[in-house]
Amino acid sequence: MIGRLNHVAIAVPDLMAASAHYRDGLGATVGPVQVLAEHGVRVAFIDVANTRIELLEALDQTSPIASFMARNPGGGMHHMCFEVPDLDAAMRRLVDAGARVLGDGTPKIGAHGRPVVFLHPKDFDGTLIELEQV
Ligand SMILES: CC[C@@H](C(=O)O)C(=O)SCCNC(=O)CCNC(=O)[C@H](O)C(C)(C)COP(=O)(O)OP(=O)(O)OC[C@H]1O[C@@H](n2cnc3c(N)ncnc32)[C@H](O)[C@@H]1OP(=O)(O)O
Ligand SMILES: [Co+2]
Repeated sequence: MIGRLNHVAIAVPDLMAASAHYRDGLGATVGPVQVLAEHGVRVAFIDVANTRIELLEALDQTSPIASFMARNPGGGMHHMCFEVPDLDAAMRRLVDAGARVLGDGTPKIGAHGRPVVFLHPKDFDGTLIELEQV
């Protein structure tokens, strides 16, 4: 069911400073900042050879990552996103297996303009997993 690792997301307190760490420290090319109000974050993507890094900054205290940032003020690994060919089939299979799809259970459009859902970290060994239909 899961395909490529589409991205690894890192929640950061300061998107510009984190972007500079990757650009100046690691020689990475940082993409443009995208504000995604529906997701409560602004993001920048870094393409690497076999996946992407997604730098995430909370837009405000109502962001779904606000509590994470309160627990991890310096930032930290936030989620992994896997590609799936059929998000509806993936959700049915996961719900049938007892996993929780977060939010109202319906996909939102993610940063790449494709539908995404999130699975509860407690159902996947303490790791927040995002699925993106590709
Ligand atoms: C840019 C768009 C899109 C893309 O296209 O790539 C994105 O990536 S948007 C990214 C931001 N959006 C989301 O993360 C949506 C899904 N997340 C959520 O709904 C919430 O973050 C959450 C997972 C429900 C957690 O919310 P929180 O307010 O932190 O709830 P709790 O404080 O009750 O935490 C519950 C429990 O889960 C642990 N937790 C929280 N976040 C993570 C995490 N990232 N990784 C692992 N574990 C996490 C938290 O520590 C609590 O555990 P206990 O303390 O042991 O109960
Ligand atoms: Co993501």
